[in-house]
Amino acid sequence: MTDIVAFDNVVKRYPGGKLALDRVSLRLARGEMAFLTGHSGAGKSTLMKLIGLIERPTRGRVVINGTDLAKVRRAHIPRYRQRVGLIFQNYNLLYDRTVFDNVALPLVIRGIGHTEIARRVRAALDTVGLLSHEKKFPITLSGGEQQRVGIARAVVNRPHLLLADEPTGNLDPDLSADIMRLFTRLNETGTSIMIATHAIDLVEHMGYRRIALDHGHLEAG
Ligand SMILES: Nc1ncnc2c1ncn2[C@@H]1O[C@H](COP(=O)(O)OP(=O)(O)OP(=O)(O)O)[C@@H](O)[C@H]1O
Repeated sequence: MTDIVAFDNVVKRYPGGKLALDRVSLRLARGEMAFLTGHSGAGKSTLMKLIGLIERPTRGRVVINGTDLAKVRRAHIPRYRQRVGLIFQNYNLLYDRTVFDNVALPLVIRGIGHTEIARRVRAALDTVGLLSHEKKFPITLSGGEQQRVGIARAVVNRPHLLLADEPTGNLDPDLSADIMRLFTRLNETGTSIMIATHAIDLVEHMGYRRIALDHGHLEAG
């Protein structure tokens, strides 16, 4: 079992009839990092939402880390999501909580003890270079730093797979490059990563696989 992501002939048609993904078959190997590209509306977010169990496919099979997602019942979705780290364009932070508390949240939800939480949160903040910011509130941080908090929160549960949907969409080119370098480092320590992005110029020289969608179809290559 080497693939972390396996799509077989996946079709997603939204209520109302919009065909967002049309017979998509793809694999992401364990430990691989790949970029998901395509025009606005190509289906990138839909593909990510199927992996995150935010949406279900109309047809076809999605297998993540050996689990056929059709077999994951609604009550078990939170547990499934603990091993898939989700990162968003708008960071989705809680602005009335400190950096530490934002990163701790997934562990608090799991009922992990205070000492272990403190250890893991600090390790995650260290990974993203924000250890000295733990007591600050997100609003006092730059956009790039806020996204690092989002990434720390996504990795604190030690996920098998990180999914990032337009993680640099709100950042200038320098900060975007920093965030991409951070993903590269996380990948080098063994995390499988899929990043949806419009920023083709930023990623094309990085040497990673590009998975291209066009109107819900996977492009060859
Ligand atoms: N909940 C929904 N209900 C109906 N149609 C939807 C829904 N979500 C997405 N769509 C449609 O499905 C298609 C694919 O959307 P999706 O968000 O996956 O594209 P995308 O490649 O992520 O686009 P962007 O780069 O703009 O985020 C689009 O035509 C979109 O309008």
